[in-house]
Amino acid sequence: MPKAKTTLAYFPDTFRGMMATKDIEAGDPLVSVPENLLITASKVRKLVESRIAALSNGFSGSRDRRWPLTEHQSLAYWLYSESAKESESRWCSYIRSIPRSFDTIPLCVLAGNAPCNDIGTAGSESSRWLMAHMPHSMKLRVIEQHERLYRDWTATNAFLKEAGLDPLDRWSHYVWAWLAVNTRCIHLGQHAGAAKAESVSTKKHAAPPDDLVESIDRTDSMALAPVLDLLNHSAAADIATRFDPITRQFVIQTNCAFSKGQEAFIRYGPHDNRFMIIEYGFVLARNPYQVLELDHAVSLWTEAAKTRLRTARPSSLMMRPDDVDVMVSTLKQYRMWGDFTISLDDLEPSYRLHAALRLLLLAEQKGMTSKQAVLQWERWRRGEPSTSPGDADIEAAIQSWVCAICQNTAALSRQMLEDIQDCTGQSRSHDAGDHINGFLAHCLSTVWREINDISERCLARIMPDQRVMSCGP
Ligand SMILES: C[S@@+](CC[C@H](N)C(=O)[O-])C[C@H]1O[C@@H](n2cnc3c(N)ncnc32)[C@H](O)[C@@H]1O
Repeated sequence: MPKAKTTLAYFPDTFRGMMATKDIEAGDPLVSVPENLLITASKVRKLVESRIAALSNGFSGSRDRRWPLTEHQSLAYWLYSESAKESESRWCSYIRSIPRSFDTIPLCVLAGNAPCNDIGTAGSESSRWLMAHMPHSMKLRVIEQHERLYRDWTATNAFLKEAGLDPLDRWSHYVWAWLAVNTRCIHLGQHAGAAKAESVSTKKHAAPPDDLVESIDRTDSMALAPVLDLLNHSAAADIATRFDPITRQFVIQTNCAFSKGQEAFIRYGPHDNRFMIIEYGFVLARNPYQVLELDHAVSLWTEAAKTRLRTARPSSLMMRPDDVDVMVSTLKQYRMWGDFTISLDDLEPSYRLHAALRLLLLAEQKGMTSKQAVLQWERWRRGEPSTSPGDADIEAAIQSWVCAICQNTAALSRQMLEDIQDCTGQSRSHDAGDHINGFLAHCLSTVWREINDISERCLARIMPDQRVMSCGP
């Protein structure tokens, strides 16, 4: 077996991670984990089924029953129950290597101390502060994540009750186990299970295990992996994973080199910093994936447009409030609704945003009904030459809309940065700031700085010669 070329170390920016103890070349294995140390859902299933069988003197019908837990649920349950008997567990040193707290992850703050299916009612001071200081898209993601967490808790408890096993009773501990799986599990791909399919089937009728069985199976796509889960993320890392059928190890191979003494990284995925905070509780100082997310701004604009048309529609305007809904439905029908962005790379509205604004602004701009606007928009989408004059007007209206939105987001991000600074800085005038992890506040500031930066740069692109005072729709 090749000798490990990495060891555990502490770094100023990334905290605990893995350091290269020798020069590592591109193509070298970085870390490998023997199959028997991978914790997978199929192993958990066999372990739990054996417990159920033991409880009912071996006459359980459980082997014929479909396993009702997802992989995430299975692994979280395993970690929850195994960590309860920490010092007696064969996995004690692994469990001790997992961080005690995940309080830089928003869900950890928002989950509260007791199970609750509505994040809005889990209203501690710090969770309210956090919700008020996250960008809208992050709020939606964390709400969705909380729903999954609560569903997993409920589904696992329903299963345990039916199986006659002890229920989950410590919410905070379950949140810890769930987040540990979320931040640390690896994706096996197809290779591992496929390589093992034969030996799994030969074990089918073996005696029930009293600990995790050695082999993984083809249904496993994720695993907890001791040691391997100590590798931190860098957007510049490049890796390949494989299951070595000879050594029966899961291997991570690096496609870039690391010098002796350097931190060795893997890449968790092409994620922006909003995603990184929600899923992993950290940000990259220079994340190459940066976009302004404008779904919420477009939705707010359509609602405002309907109100405007309802309350003060000029008699010359053919468009009615319902026409806004027709145009939104058209965009949905063409699968062109949502994912509206401006990226740092070109500071231009994405094609989806441009197309949506072209339709939404057309009717009002040109005094059309939604039907006329949709027909003209469909011609534009097909690339047909415009039959109506004034195409430049609509492009100017789009620029103007983008300009106004960038002014709003620049102002909002400045306000958020000030608030966060107030709450976490020396003056500590705000109650909630005392309870928010300082690192989480730093991560939120990074995200708001990125939003401010794209907005300001976009404004400078649209109006290079002047500080923009106001632009409009
Ligand atoms: C799979 S673990 C990696 C090992 C982890 N640092 C530890 O000490 O256990 C993933 C967690 O590591 C941290 N992490 C990973 N990459 C990081 C980075 N580039 N900067 C800061 N923290 C990072 C985050 O807390 C993340 O949730």
